[in-house]
Amino acid sequence: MASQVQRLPKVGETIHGHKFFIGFGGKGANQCVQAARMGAKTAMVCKLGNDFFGDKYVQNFKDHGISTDYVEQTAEAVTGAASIIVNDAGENAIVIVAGANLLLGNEEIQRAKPAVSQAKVLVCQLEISPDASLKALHMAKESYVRTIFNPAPAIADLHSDFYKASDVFCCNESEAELLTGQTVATVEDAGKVGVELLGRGCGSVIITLGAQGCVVITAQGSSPKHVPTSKVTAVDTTGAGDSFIGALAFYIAHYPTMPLEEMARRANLVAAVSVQTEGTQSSYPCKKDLPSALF
Ligand SMILES: Nc1ncnc2c1ncn2[C@@H]1O[C@H](COP(=O)(O)OP(=O)(O)OP(=O)(O)O)[C@@H](O)[C@H]1O
Repeated sequence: MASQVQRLPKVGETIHGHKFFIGFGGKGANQCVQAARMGAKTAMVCKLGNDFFGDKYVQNFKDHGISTDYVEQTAEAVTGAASIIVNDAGENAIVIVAGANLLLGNEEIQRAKPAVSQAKVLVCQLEISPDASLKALHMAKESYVRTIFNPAPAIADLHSDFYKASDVFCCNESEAELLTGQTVATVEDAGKVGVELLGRGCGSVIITLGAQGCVVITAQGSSPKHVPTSKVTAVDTTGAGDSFIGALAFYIAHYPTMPLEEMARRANLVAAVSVQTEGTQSSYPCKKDLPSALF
């Protein structure tokens, strides 16, 4: 829930805003919606509150043709929500209440085994408990399902098993910095930290770099490849990373033998479309909005 204001309120102060917007978000859901819009058959594994927002979210998944067989609702917590205040200078103050997300545990992941073990690809993030994400990644690996892990929001002491369970470890610059303790200011820096992350046991690493596209590192000893993107006028980059990952999941599912660099090139172009319109999920392109050369 985002309010636009001239300036951020001080403690105890009430001020008038000039714009208010409610949109669906959450990294996992965003990624799932982008993959579904490109034509992937998708299922979401998550927990929502038994409340107004939870009901609306179930409907949003259904509207996108996303299976809700493993979307559970609980009376014990609220649906995860973010209250966002943005001032006219573009600065923000955000409160996230994870709510029901934190009640998604190993039991729920176990119930989702039929979907996880038969998928072409599993995508996990860190907006639920890390244990639950790691269990799902291990479950996928046991069934030879390819995995994309997006360590976001990043935690400095990420368990080493996450690297080993990731076929594609995909993060942005600031997450790469937090995980390695190294500065990522240039494409070269991204290549260096990518090599370090690869050395921790991932199958491959992608570091997204906003308007500069991304860097892909596929195997020990091979040099990092910079994959630039097209130059566009960005209006709102919120959720661009999730658009990229959703598109990447689509390509892994539909073109499993395509080189990762080519998938990243195409995912760059999908995410570049998403930054040209306001909003998060509402800015994600559908297959019909994209050039046929991307399919
Ligand atoms: N200004 C831009 N112009 C073109 N493409 C962009 C731009 N910003 C982002 N992208 C595309 O989106 C991808 C992800 O962007 P970025 O690295 O900023 O992710 P992020 O920081 O995780 O984003 P967010 O947190 O806003 O979702 C980039 O790799 C690129 O393909």
